[in-house]
Amino acid sequence: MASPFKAEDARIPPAIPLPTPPISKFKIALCQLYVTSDKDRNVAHARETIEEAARKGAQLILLPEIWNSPYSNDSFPVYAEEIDANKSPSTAMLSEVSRRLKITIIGGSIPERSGDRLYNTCCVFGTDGKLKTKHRKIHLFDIDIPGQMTFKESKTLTAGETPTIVDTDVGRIGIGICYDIRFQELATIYAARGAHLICYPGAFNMTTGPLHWELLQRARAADCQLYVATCSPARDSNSSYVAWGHSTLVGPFGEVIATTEHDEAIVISEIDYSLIEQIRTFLPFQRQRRGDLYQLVDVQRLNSTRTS
Ligand SMILES: NC(=O)CCC(=O)C(=O)O
Repeated sequence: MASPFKAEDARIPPAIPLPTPPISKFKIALCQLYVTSDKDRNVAHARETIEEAARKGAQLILLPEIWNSPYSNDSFPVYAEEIDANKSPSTAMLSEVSRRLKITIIGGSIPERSGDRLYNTCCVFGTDGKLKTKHRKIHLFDIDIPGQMTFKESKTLTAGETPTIVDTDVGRIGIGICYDIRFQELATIYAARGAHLICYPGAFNMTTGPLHWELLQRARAADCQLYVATCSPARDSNSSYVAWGHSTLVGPFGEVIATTEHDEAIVISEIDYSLIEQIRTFLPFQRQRRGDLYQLVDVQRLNSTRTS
């Protein structure tokens, strides 16, 4: 039987050549924050940590998943903030500090209230302090490993509907939140749209973390030949959800560049985007896909092409 795909479709979604980033080498900081039940303290502490990271030379800051609130379905509605209505003390702080220090912030995530819905949302601020975009976690963390780990984000949260990729002063960045990292199609689409880096604020747990956290980051980076950065809350063994920690930066060859254990830490490391082109030249599998046999369709791009 003839293949339904034509050979000329071999790179669907069509790969966008890697855009030239405004800056090729810079420092990223992964702020692995200890999170408490005191929101004001969490916001003040995040501000101080960002300031410290910037003093150490970081131009891009990544915060953890749910850094202003405990990670629990009981807490999400209580700590949620309305981002669009400018009623969010957490994002007001991120905006102020990114503008004052002229840094880019991938603001981890916070519970977002929008009408009668709650989302797990990452806000991205540019060096001018403006909200560049926000990513609502697309894949909610619903898991049941009896006797070990049961969590159902969908009890309180609504899933986001769109992949998020954003041009910043430190390159083109795709965003996913924690469980989003398990879906390689999302990362593949970001790579096809020219991402240099994918940032995943995340809070893996003591059951899946040891086996899967680093494995998934390295897999996404090696598959897509780009940088992957993750940032977790620090571990609090007394909380109802115990985070794995281990915020990590992985390079485009799938190598761990910098990481930490589970305590509070600022991981600062250099990113050099020229390595992406180098790795892709040495190992050009992006151009060797057999799109005549299989393909991934980027529905969003397909629709925008059809309507434009
Ligand atoms: N907060 C999350 O999405 C946790 C994801 C996780 O732990 C996993 O194993 O996946």
